Order: sequence, then C-alpha cells, then structure tokens
Amino acid sequence: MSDPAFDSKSASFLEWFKAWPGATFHPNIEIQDLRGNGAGRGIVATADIPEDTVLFTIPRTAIISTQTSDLPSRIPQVFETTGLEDADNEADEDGSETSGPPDNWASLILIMIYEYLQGGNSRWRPYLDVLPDQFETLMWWSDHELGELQASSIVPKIGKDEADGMFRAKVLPVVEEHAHVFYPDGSAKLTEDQLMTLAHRMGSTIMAYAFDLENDDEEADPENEDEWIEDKDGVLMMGMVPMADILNADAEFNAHVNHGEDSLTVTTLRPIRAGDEVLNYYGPLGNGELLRRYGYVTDRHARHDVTEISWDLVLSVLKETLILDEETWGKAVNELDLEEIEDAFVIERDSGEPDSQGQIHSEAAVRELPSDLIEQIHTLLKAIRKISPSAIPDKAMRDEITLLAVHRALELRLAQYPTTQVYDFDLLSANKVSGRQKKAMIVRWGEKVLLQEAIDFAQEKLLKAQSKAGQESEPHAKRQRTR
Ligand SMILES: C[S@@+](CC[C@H](N)C(=O)[O-])C[C@H]1O[C@@H](n2cnc3c(N)ncnc32)[C@H](O)[C@@H]1O
Repeated sequence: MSDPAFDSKSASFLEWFKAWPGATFHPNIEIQDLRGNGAGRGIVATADIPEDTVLFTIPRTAIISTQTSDLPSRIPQVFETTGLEDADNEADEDGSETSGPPDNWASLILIMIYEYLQGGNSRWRPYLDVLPDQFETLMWWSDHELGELQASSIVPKIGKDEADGMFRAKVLPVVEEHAHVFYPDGSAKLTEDQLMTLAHRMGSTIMAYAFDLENDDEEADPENEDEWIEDKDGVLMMGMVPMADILNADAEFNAHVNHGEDSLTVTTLRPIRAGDEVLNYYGPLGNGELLRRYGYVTDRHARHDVTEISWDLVLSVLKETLILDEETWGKAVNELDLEEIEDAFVIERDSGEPDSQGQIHSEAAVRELPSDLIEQIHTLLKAIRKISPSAIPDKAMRDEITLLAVHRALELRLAQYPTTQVYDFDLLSANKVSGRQKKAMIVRWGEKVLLQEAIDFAQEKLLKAQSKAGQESEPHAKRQRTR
C-alpha cells in the first residue's frame, strides 16, 4: 500500500538531488518504499539495465562533510588540527580526554547536528528529511531484547557507554559553548537529554549511512582503486553521500560506488533486470556485525558469520587436560608475555570473495583453526615442556594436546548459548518469531552452526593427528594419553 507522506519525501529528495549541478539519475531506476520487506527506501530498476551503466552521479559538493558544511568555518577553533593528532582518536572514545580537535566521527556528528538544527536553512534539508529517526541497530535495543542474542560475541561490541562518553566529552560541550552558532535565532535549545538522543541518532545514522571518502590531497593508490568497503576505522574523511546511501546492500550485489575527483558515480556491475533492486556492498560482515552496524541480517551474509572464543576458556581446558601440579602450571602461565597475549580468537569460515560482478562462487567452510590461537597454545606448551619435559614429550603429543584443547573449548563455547541449534532452527523455520527477536535468533543460530562446523573440523584434525601418532609409534606400546 502506498504511503503518500513517505513517497512525497522521496519525491522531494529526488527533485532536490537532481537540481545539484553535475547530478545525474538514470531514467530506468526509481526510489521505492521497501518497508514491506523491512528495508526502508531502496532503489529498484524499472527496466532492464546493461552492465557498466552509470546509474547516478553525486557531485562532491552535494556530500555533507567538513569540506562542505558551513560549521567548520563558523567555529574554526574547534576543527583546527595541528596535523599531529591521531586522525582516529581511538584512545579518546572512552571520553577520558576532552582536549584536541574532534576526530572523524565527532566532526561529522557535530556537522549533522548543526545541519539538522538549521532546519529549512540547511542546504541538505530534503536529504535530512529522508534519513532515519529510528533504528534497528543494537545500540537501540533494550537489555531484554539483547538477551535474545544469548552468548553472541557481538554483545560486548555494542559500545553504548563508550559512545555516551565520547558524546559527553566531544560533542555536547561544543554545542553548548557555541549555542549561538548551532541554534538559529529564536529557536529553542535542546535539553542535555535531548542533545544526547540527537547525538546518538546522528551517530547511528553515520554508522549505517556514511562513506569514507578518498582524500583529494593524497595520490590515488592503485591497490585501493577497487575499495568497496566503507572502513569506518580508517583515516579518510567521512561524509554523508546523498542517493548513494539510499542503496540497500547485500553480500552479493550488483552496483558499485566509484570515487571520482569531482563526483561519485554508482555503476552497475552486471545486467540488472526490471524489478531487481540495485544493491551495494557493505563488506564481508557476519550477521552479528551487520546487525550491530546496520540493524538487519540476511541469508547471504551468514557465510561471513563469526564468533569468538576466549583465551581464559582455552586456558581452563588446557589446565584440565594436562593435569599438572599447580606450581608447574603457575610457572608456565607466568612465562607468557602479558603484552603479547591475545584475549580472544575469531572463529570464522573461509567465506570467499565477491568477483568483479559482485557474486561469490565458492562454498563457505571452516578450513582452518585460528592460527593465532594455535600459536598461543604452542607458546604455553613450550613453556610447560621447559619446566616438565615429560608432560609434552614430542611434537606429536603437542599437536594432539592442542587439538584436544581446541575441540573441547569449542564444545564449551557452544554450551554457553542456553538454547541449542535445533531449538532455534525449529522456531525460525516455523515462523514463530519476528522483529528483533527473529534477527537476534538468526545471529545466535548462525554462530552455533559455525561453532558446530569448527568442532567437526577440529575433531577431524584430531583424529588424523591421533592416527598419525599411532602409526609413528607402532610397534611400540600405545602412547600414553594425557587424560
Ligand atoms: C545506507 S542505508 C540504505 C537506505 C535505507 N534503506 C533507507 O531507507 O534510508 C542503510 C540502511 O538500510 C537498511 N538496509 C540496507 N540493506 C538492507 C537489506 N538488504 N535488508 C534490509 N535492510 C537493509 C538498513 O536499515 C541499513 O541500516
């Protein structure tokens, strides 16, 4: 069913966009209301379009960034940099530091707050009108809703407290100190709570919509010419790119945003048929990360699912497996260089890469165990062997113990999720869940499927290692097992 208010905002936005000098918009595409599929606005082909067609052109002047908004020139003292700062200001994100210019994130949040508060005076008003004021990203979920993610490793990455700290340190003070710049004459000032909510809203919008823009000053790096991933952690300038961000995305896609000197263009990577949605690419993200940053999940992104296993869990399994006296164990663990120790390890598949047409042809599968985990276990086992050589007499035993421990730790990791894969699958396939609960269930189920694949893979490797060790030790007595 059509929604006149929604459609009229889309139409005003399109008209505004086309009026920018240098903007183009292909006649065979249109902005559609895809809320029925839970996908907001999107761009759909209205007739067949061949490969390598320019769908639209966005002049750089239409992008919202530090280079185009008036804000940096109105409060230059805030935006001035010495050139020595960490462009990412990562260390400041906990809000512990209040000095220094705002980083990429804080700069764009300030600019978006400024442009929003200008209302009809902002050059980007029709664009701001089609940006969201509600989000499905994890930052906005209640504790109860987050509980549905169970033991997912995405939960500790949400970072709400860090964002609150950053806004209080780098955003609110600037708006308050320069209220005469941010608030047009006669407009009411926002309360601290309203300003925090607005900062969160702009932060979430930037997270899901902004692009990293290749810096004009830098020479083009031929290695990165085909860079489609929006790396929010990079040092490039961030900007809000009207129209390019109306594109929805998937792990297989059919369009690409090219960064030109004066404009950005969106071109088709393969023929698009009438009725097909034009899709961009946000990168090889698992559904957990997709949900955290963008607020949705897809079947195609499941191949990139990841989960993590903690070193503490592996360590407890190793301790149980090796049955060493406390002194030997304590000494060996103390041998590890705390600076070098990884706290968590990523479990993932070899998930393949999209080809130049945005399609993936390989099958995703677990093809190795995390090499940094194996290395860290080996370092510990080496330390143990130095103290107690009989505990780990040879390399074969080291490898067997390593695989036993990884296998067991993966089983215990899977058991940290209170429901089973089968239970989740039944609910999902019977369509008994919807909304956020369903998204959370897809994430946690995907992680369980991945963990089970990793368990099976470790088991296979363990059996091979054991049979190899058995053959090598024959006709001697069977090797003594550690437990
Ligand atoms: C860059 S915007 C794309 C335009 C957006 N649909 C809109 O209405 O403004 C990114 C947001 O679009 C939505 N989105 C993108 N791709 C999607 C997909 N394949 N399925 C569902 N939602 C999607 C998510 O809400 C995401 O945070």
